[in-house]
Amino acid sequence: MGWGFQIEKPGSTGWGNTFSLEVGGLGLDADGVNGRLPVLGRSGSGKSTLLYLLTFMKKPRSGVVHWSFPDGHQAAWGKRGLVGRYSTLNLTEIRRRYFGFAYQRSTLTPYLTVRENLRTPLLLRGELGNREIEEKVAEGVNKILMAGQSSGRSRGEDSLEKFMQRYPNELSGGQLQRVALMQAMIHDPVVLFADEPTGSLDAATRKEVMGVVDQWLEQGDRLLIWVTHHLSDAMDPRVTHRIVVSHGRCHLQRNEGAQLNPGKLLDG
Ligand SMILES: Nc1ncnc2c1ncn2[C@@H]1O[C@H](COP(=O)(O)OP(=O)(O)OP(=O)(O)O)[C@@H](O)[C@H]1O
Repeated sequence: MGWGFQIEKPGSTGWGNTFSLEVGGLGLDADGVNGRLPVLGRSGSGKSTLLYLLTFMKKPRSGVVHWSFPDGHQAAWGKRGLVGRYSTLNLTEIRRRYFGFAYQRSTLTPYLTVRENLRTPLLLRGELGNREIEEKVAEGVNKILMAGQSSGRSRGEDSLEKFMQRYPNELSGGQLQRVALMQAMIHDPVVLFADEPTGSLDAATRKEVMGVVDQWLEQGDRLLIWVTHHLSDAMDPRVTHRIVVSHGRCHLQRNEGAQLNPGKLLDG
């Protein structure tokens, strides 16, 4: 195996007595899935819960989640947290350099402006000077705001500078989603996790925003794991596999369009 994740058998996670998800045996070679892995399933099936587990935010009840990264570093996550004997990284390093998250409930900090929210992951990564950080933030905002412009929409009189001074509660749902996605990827993580990252966007803007993610993926040794309800994502010819969450279990399926039952997987 090159790099990717593997969950030991038996493996499970859940919320109290109300929800349990079997995850044992789930795993993948990131090179083998062409850098993109959609997660599909009905509303409430456990897709977000699976993402929390894979990002080391929620502990498994049993089993261990093993990640190996393209640079050879390893990390393992069990019921007591990080498993020291299998990990060459600590949690802070993993979160600052290897993982990026854009979750359904906005990951933006409400009392920081768009600029400050986007600066934070770059500051935490600690590799760039102030000027380079400013340039990256402006470039990032430009990329995501340009998405949507070519489809005839305008951001009105707002200049880039004014937009960067806004607070999250001064953004539309679609703008919020785009800034949150940029925040999750601005520090160039190895794995980008996104929970319905384009749910509030119209089809044209969605395509353009996903184009920004595609550019990030093109540099290689990157993996996008994203929850989606869009049939077009699941059927994308570049997608070789998908995770389907159903009836308390997770399955890694090959992307063979005929097997997909949209009514079962994509509603909600
Ligand atoms: N913090 C929590 N505390 C208790 N139960 C939770 C919590 N978060 C989620 N759940 C429960 O776990 C189950 C799975 O939820 P989850 O959010 O993972 O589903 P989902 O597939 O992402 O749903 P959706 O597509 O609607 O976002 C649901 O029954 C939900 O009510």
